[in-house]
Amino acid sequence: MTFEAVDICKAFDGFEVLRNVSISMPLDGLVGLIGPNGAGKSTLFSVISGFMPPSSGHVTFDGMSMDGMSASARARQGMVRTFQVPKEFSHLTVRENLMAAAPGQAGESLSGLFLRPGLIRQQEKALKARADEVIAFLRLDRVADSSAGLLSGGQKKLLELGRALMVEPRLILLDEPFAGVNPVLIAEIMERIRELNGRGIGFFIIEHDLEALTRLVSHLYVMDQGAILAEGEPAAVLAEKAVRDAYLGGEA
Ligand SMILES: Nc1ncnc2c1ncn2[C@@H]1O[C@H](COP(=O)(O)OP(=O)(O)OP(=O)(O)O)[C@@H](O)[C@H]1O
Repeated sequence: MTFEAVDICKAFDGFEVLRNVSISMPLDGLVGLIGPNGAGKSTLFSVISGFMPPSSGHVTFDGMSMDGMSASARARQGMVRTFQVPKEFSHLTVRENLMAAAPGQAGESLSGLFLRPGLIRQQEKALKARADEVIAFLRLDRVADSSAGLLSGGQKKLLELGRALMVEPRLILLDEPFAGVNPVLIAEIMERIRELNGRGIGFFIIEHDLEALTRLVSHLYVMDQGAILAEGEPAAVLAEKAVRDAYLGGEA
C-alpha cells in the first residue's frame, strides 16, 4: 500500500514552481519534506491533495488514480492535508470546528436539511461522539467549548490535526505543524503523531524545525527550486553536501 506522486509539474504564469517531482511512500509511513523558502513544498501539498491541478503528473493512492479528483473526494478516500496557517472558524467552538470538518453530512445540502431531519439528528449525534473522541485524544477537553479564535498558536495546530482526524484519514499531509509552537506543545504534538502512526495512519510532513522533524520521521525528501534534491534516511540526507549548500546555506 503506497502513496505515489509521479512527475508532478506546476507552473504559475509560465514560471515553473514544480519540476518533475516524484514521491513514493508507504501509506503508513512517517516521511518528512524540507527545503528552503519558496522551494515549492506547499505547492506540492496543494497539488497532491487536490486543492490545485498540476500542469502534468499523476497521483496514486493505494493503487487508485486520484488524477482529476477534488480535494474533498481525496479526503473521502483517506488523504487529507492541513495548512501552514490554521484554517479554523474562529467564531465557532473547538467542538463545532471539529464537527464541521467531517465530510458528506446530510445537512450540507438543502434537500438533506428539509427531507431527512431524523437522519441529520442521528448524524449529529455520531459526529459529536467522534468530535469528543478527537478532543480527548488531543487533550483539548478544557477548551472544547471555547471559541477557536481564542486558542494559542500551538492549540490551533492541534485543532488543525483534529480537523484532519475527523475525516478518518489514512494519510495526513501536515504543513509546518511545529511553526510558532512552544517546545512543550511540540513534544505533545509529536507524541500524538507517533500514536496515530502506531495505529496505521501515515504522515507526510513539511517542517522547518529540522531537529524536531528528524526525531520523528524515518525518511526525508529535500526540495530545492521546484525539484527533489535528495531523499533517504534523515541523518544521511542532511549530511549530503548538496543539501547543506542549498538548505543550510553551506555553513553547517
Ligand atoms: N498561487 C500562486 N501564484 C503564483 N505563484 C505562486 C503561487 N503559490 C506559490 N507561488 C510561488 O511558488 C513558489 C513556491 O512556493 P511554495 O509556497 O510552494 O514554497 P514553500 O517551499 O512551501 O515555501 P515556504 O517554506 O516559504 O512555505 C514561490 O516562488 C511562490 O512565490
